[in-house]
Amino acid sequence: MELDIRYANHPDDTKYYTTEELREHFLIEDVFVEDEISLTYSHQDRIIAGGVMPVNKELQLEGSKDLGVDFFLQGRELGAINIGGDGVIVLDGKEYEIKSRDGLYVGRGTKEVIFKSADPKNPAKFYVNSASAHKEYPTVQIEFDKANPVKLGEAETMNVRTIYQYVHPAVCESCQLSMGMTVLEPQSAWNTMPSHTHERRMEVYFYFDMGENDKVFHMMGQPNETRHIVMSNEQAVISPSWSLHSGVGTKNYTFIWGMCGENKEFTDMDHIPMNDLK
Ligand SMILES: O=C(O)C(=O)C[C@H](O)C(=O)CO
Ligand SMILES: [Zn+2]
Repeated sequence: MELDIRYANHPDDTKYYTTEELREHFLIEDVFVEDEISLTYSHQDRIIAGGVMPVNKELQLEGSKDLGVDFFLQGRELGAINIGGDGVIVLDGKEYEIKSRDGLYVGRGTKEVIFKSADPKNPAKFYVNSASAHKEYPTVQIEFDKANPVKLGEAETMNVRTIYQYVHPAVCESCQLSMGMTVLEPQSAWNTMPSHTHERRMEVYFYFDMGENDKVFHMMGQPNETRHIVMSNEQAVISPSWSLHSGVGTKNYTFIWGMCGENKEFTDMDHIPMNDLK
């Protein structure tokens, strides 16, 4: 199992990146590859983000030289949300049925993690985030209706959306991972505007539920040096702790966010006054 390694970036360097360099460092282009585990390892807080798409075979997470361990979750925890057809995750022999939009938190120490689809014609697509973990917390199945919904935004500002918190203190324990899914209503295009940073945590956004010609302009950079990355359906983007992360779509969309770092306080954000954006 090969990991796509991304090193960490300093904001003073990043402001000189070309479009191509920004994409090379921060964009995760191919999240879902049929019958593959496709993972990116970022040195920003050592998060791993990516997709697992079992179609005609089962897929198993493995340890590797990059992780320096015998099995993947020896020193890590993992969150998974299924955005495809119904699937199953088998943890040390125990099966968890993960239907579309359901999630699973998997605690450190779980040796065998196997992903399966219920129907190869409508394969499961497990989007996963993993962070290093100091302690074993219990595995928790998080069906969509168990996620904590938070409604935000106004029609006038084109940002009516519901944030479903999956891996969040209101739902389950975790060491440092937070994870959830934000669903924008039709005619809403903006997420997180006014924008924010949180130097205490890095974040990865994974955009989906988009048509072939829909795009999200994902904003990043320091508030006075903003840049954008044009995102297509089922692509993810790494946001360093110093970077704002916000997007506007040509149509409404859904995204999964995952964070790790110093704390798990979802509301611990430094909001950026609109007039400070450059
Ligand atoms: O729509 C939003 O606003 C979000 O989903 C915000 C992200 O969850 C986030 O950036 C949390 O820090
Ligand atoms: Zn954030």
